[in-house]
Amino acid sequence: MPPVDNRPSPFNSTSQPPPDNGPIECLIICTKAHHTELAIKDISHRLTKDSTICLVHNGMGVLESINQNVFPDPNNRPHYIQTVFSHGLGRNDSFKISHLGVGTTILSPVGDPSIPPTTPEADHTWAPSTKYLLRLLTLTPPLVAVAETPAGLLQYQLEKLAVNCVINPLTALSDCTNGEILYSFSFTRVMRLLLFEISAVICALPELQGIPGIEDRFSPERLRRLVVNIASNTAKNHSSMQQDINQRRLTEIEYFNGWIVRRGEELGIKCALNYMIKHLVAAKAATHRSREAGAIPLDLDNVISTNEPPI
Ligand SMILES: NC(=O)C1=CN([C@@H]2O[C@H](COP(=O)(O)OP(=O)(O)OC[C@H]3O[C@@H](n4cnc5c(N)ncnc54)[C@H](OP(=O)(O)O)[C@@H]3O)[C@@H](O)[C@H]2O)C=CC1
Ligand SMILES: CC(C)(CO)C(=O)C(=O)O
Repeated sequence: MPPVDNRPSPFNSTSQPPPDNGPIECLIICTKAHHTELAIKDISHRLTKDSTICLVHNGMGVLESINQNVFPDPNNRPHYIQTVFSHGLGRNDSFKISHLGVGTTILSPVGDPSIPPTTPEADHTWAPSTKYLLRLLTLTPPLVAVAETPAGLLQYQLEKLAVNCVINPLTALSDCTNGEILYSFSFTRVMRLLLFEISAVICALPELQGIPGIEDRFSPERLRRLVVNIASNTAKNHSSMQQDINQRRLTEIEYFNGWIVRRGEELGIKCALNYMIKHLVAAKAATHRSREAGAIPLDLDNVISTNEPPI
């Protein structure tokens, strides 16, 4: 039986649950990257500088937009925990989720942005809600959760980003499974060229400077091996982007290749291939939209125009 956490909550506990408009102490947000800001904005009046938000999404750049657009005042911002989540989940129905593949949950509280992530943060600087949520998640066996330093988490996030920047758009554009991108010379060429740009941007990121071994960990060859391993281990799966395109949902491309392009621009590194891939995915989504809009039978030739006022 999993261990039961009998420790009292660090917060004022009452026998009544807090009202629906009361302050939220701990919040876990597991929406797509492009929905996260809006999901938080909707309940931002209930979040205080004592709250902790745990963000579970793929891609990069979400936290920065939440800070800029939802909590612009650094003195009144909630605390955050960021994650890299590698379990496989599938939705059967509303509120019915299947655990399809066991992975891990790597967690790290987000440090003060003025302190480089390479500086270890002392545990006592974490807010009570952050400590509580971190302890709760790491003591939940099915999550296989481990806590990392901000610098450690950032490196796992960037590895996952590199994987998502290759597998997701290639499978979405070619409408194939993750494994199918492994057995074609053409896919291999595209993969290598994308990874050259991705590696150059990651290795130049100011937030990674000073961490030993970055050039090796994020070399194009190491990233390629990472992509190939994950594509083989999930060979029969359809990537989330392939599913999003086919189900006519917004994709996370802006937070994958889009982020690489934007950070590359800041660093003076041109990422023409990632730019192209991002636009090919957007174009595929736009083609679906216009085809389906065109499929609505509107016979404009036979529309009779009258000067009569509308009834
Ligand atoms: N699924 C997986 O196996 C994995 C997913 N991830 C990442 O996790 C993130 C979430 O993925 P996934 O769970 O698959 O995504 P889904 O789209 O399946 O689920 C997202 C959920 O967010 C809800 N939502 C959307 N907008 C809002 C809002 N404004 N307020 C409240 N709730 C909202 C949706 O509600 P509704 O049902 O009403 O639409 C839905 O239940 C993504 O970044 C994904 O890449 C990472 C690793 C594995
Ligand atoms: C790792 C991968 C590519 C697995 O499908 C994924 O994270 C996704 O589909 O978004």
